[in-house]
Amino acid sequence: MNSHPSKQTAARFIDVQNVEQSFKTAKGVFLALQNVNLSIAQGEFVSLIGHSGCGKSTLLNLIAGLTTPTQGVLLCANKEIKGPGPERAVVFQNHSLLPWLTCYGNVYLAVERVFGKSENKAQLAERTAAALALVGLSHAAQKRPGEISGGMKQRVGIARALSMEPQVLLMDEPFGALDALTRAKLQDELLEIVARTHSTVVMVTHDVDEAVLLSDKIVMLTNGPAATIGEVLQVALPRPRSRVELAEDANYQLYRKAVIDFLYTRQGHVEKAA
Ligand SMILES: Nc1ncnc2c1ncn2[C@@H]1O[C@H](COP(=O)(O)OP(=O)(O)OP(=O)(O)O)[C@@H](O)[C@H]1O
Repeated sequence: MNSHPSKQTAARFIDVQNVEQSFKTAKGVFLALQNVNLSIAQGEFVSLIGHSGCGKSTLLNLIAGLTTPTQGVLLCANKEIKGPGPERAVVFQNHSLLPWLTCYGNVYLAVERVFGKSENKAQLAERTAAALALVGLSHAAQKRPGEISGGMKQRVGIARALSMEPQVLLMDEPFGALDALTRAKLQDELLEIVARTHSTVVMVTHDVDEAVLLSDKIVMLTNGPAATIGEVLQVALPRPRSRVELAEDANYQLYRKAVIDFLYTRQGHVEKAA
């Protein structure tokens, strides 16, 4: 057993303990998640995967502190998550940029909110430029969201999240709305960025290949209602990872098959009434 406190904190950096989430609806109480237990180590890349409506976003929102659980507790670095915080930045699928601000302005706003009290304008500008450079968007800094592609908007969203120097990056299907080629490019960029920043990442995805390519750990949720974690798969593929080389890799295929088997054999897709 490891009794070193800092190592314990690092291993259970995010700790989800016996979490239940129910919602009050017009038809009564709906139990979305129950008995969810999960620990995420510092620097780990974790994907949440499961059929539509099983509760992936609900779990991500709980970690983000956007909602509070009806039972159980969530911890980040040993502190209870009681609301959103700059140490946990969220990237949504629909990039949620302010349309009247430039790419630079959108990132600067986040930088100012987090560092505005402690740093001067030149330092804030430097942080903003560095975040845009990290996602390869320095050239588009003065463009507005309406003037750039979906993939570029998503990169601004990632730059904005990273610019806050969060300890945890929470991503809800960040590439879901993109075409396959742009998606692949952004996945590769994310791999490089995370390798550089050592961020802890929790990402919701529907995409088995995306989950295997990016993750250290794939958390598979059972179908709802009352969804829970069905299985956790450790992905021990060495890094840096190359999608081209992995396509031929026998272990990659085994991981892929394990997730597909869980999703389509053991959790055969049941469409629920809305
Ligand atoms: N605020 C809410 N009020 C009532 N029900 C909710 C609420 N939020 C989520 N739900 C229900 O909880 C379940 C889980 O929803 P959630 O959005 O977490 O699923 P998901 O796995 O992220 O789905 P998808 O992959 O389709 O985005 C669904 O049945 C959804 O209808």
